[in-house]
Amino acid sequence: MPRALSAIVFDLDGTLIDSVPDLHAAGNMLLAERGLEPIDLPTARRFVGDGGRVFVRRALAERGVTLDDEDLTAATERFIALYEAHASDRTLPYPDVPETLEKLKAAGYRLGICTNKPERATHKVLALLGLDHLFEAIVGGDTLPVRKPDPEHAAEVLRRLGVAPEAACMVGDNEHDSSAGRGAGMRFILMRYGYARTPLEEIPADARLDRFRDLPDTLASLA
Ligand SMILES: O=C(O)COP(=O)(O)O
Ligand SMILES: [Mg+2]
Repeated sequence: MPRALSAIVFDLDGTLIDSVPDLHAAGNMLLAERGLEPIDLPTARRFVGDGGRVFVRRALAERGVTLDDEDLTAATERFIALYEAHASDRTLPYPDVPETLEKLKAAGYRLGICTNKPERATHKVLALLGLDHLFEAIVGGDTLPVRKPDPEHAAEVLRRLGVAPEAACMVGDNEHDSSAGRGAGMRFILMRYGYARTPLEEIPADARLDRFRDLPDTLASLA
């Protein structure tokens, strides 16, 4: 008999919050500062999931600009500053997310975050949306030398929660979440409404959901 689940490790962008409108706006502010034309929202959406540096590299490449490492670091720092100043202007939790997280916490689950968004911006957006009190461990894309899809990123969240992988489930929206969570020994639930770039049916998952409010029942069925 598998142990009952006692912890849930969540991805952030595309899973708990729809953050693309603010990432898109900050990206376009950066492009405008460099005299470049804006990118559209669906394009920006495809660029999310690998952290700020990769988002900036992809956005600049879309406008024909390639930077060396040092210049890309500077551009990324500028992008993150622009993003942090407007992190919740247009960002909202997906439907039923706050209520469902409260319900899961009240049911005794320990909750953690494993995101490729930089750690400071992660704390900021969670605080602005009133969700920060729910999580006992938050590991960002720049917290460790590695990040998703590396399973070590997810394993670090489990260590901080003090929970074994067999007693935990990762919940995310893309292939990196599946690789990191399953690689760390957790089960994985795919949220189908997010920002995955690969076909959803090709992402290994123990369950696939369209609505966040179905999570408690699904977790109970996996336990
Ligand atoms: O790419 C990012 O900035 C973060 O994406 P994630 O929260 O889905 O890991
Ligand atoms: Mg995501």
